[in-house]
Amino acid sequence: MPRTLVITGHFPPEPGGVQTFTWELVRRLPADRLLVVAPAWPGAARFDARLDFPVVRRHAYLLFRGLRRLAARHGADVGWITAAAPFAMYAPLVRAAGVHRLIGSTHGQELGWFRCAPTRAALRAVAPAFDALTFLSMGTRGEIAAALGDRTRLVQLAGAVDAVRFRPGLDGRAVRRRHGLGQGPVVLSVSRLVRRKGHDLLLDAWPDVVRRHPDARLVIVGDGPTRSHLTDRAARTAPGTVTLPGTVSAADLPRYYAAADVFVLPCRDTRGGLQVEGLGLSVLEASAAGLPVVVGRSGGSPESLIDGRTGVLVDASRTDGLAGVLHELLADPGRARFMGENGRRWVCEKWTWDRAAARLAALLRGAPVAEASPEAGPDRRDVRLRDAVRGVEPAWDSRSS
Ligand SMILES: Nc1nc2c(ncn2[C@@H]2O[C@H](COP(=O)(O)OP(=O)(O)O[C@H]3O[C@H](CO)[C@@H](O)[C@H](O)[C@@H]3O)[C@@H](O)[C@H]2O)c(=O)[nH]1
Repeated sequence: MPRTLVITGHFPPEPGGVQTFTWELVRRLPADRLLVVAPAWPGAARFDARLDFPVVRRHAYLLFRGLRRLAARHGADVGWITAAAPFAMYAPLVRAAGVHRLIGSTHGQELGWFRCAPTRAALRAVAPAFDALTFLSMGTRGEIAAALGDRTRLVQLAGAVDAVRFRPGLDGRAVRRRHGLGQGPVVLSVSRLVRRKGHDLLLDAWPDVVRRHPDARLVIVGDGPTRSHLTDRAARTAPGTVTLPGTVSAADLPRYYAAADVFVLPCRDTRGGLQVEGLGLSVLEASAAGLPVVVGRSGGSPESLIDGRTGVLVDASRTDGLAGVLHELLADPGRARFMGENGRRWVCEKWTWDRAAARLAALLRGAPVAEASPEAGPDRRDVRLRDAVRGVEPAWDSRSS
């Protein structure tokens, strides 16, 4: 097994999609050969102390400080840069430190980089330093391939979901009580609160849903720059029917899904297409929990569901359409249940972290890997989670428990 250096701008205990992606894959790599360089974050020391591999913490944009020395001391021969925008810029430095095989991953933000001339040129310039760049979804692949041509190899490395942690049948009553949600239907969204996730559109649509379902409640879990704006907007447009609890602990998160009847991620492209969804891990979590999902079209988001079977794909900027789809699912619990059951079955078969980790491990070894992830079907390969990290939760600081 090669000695592996992982450079990431996104690592627990900070919550977020690239953080989840990095964590679930890193914890499946052999620990005695692993060094992670990650940003400082409140509570990180306590989190790192429970891991069986070292994590070196730096200021987010100063991850490169001492990188060459660290890589040399670790004797790293392979490297993984977990988010190409902006950390692909470190690739030449990592190569110079003696890393002879380097993999980079892209998510959603790289599409914005490719759509803007200077950052596109920068990514094109460093692309040959990678043996392979991974993409999340076929929805993001086209633009990445068009921008990079044959400057590096492109291979799919999609996210996945922990279908044991997120599963049907958990008890959501404590969450309902905590937030005074009552007995009516609950619509849930979980995400970092940034504009492209579209919660402003959801709040525009919501009064129409409440008009038809007066006991319905909307819960928007997560934190971010738009939270206070959303809180004000909710108080104005649909007072008493919307809860924004902020960040919830990793331990508590599955119970929020359990408290809900429908999940929604109303994402859309923003900033003239510079901000795009890569896939949508929270959508997979909701399906794993057995919820029907309503998803806005943006980048790779259509691949996070089977439209009509596990949920409904919408143009979230058409708020009347969004309200109509939410209303239909709340009005027809049989259809909602059918979609939730299909979604659970689908993610259990297709979206496994073990399968994704096996692909990453093969890429790092230089073993042959097909460009696209295999289609659905139970995965027989078994990259086991090490016991030492099995019980470690990515984020525990909870303002809601
Ligand atoms: N515990 C906890 N987890 C949270 C919270 N808020 C968000 N999360 C977690 O953060 C993740 C959000 O991931 P995504 O829905 O995928 O969104 P993202 O942060 O924009 O992620 C980006 O990278 C992903 C991975 O490649 C992409 O799937 C996604 O589309 C996007 O490009 C999910 O695992 C979700 O459970 C919170 O308050 N508490």
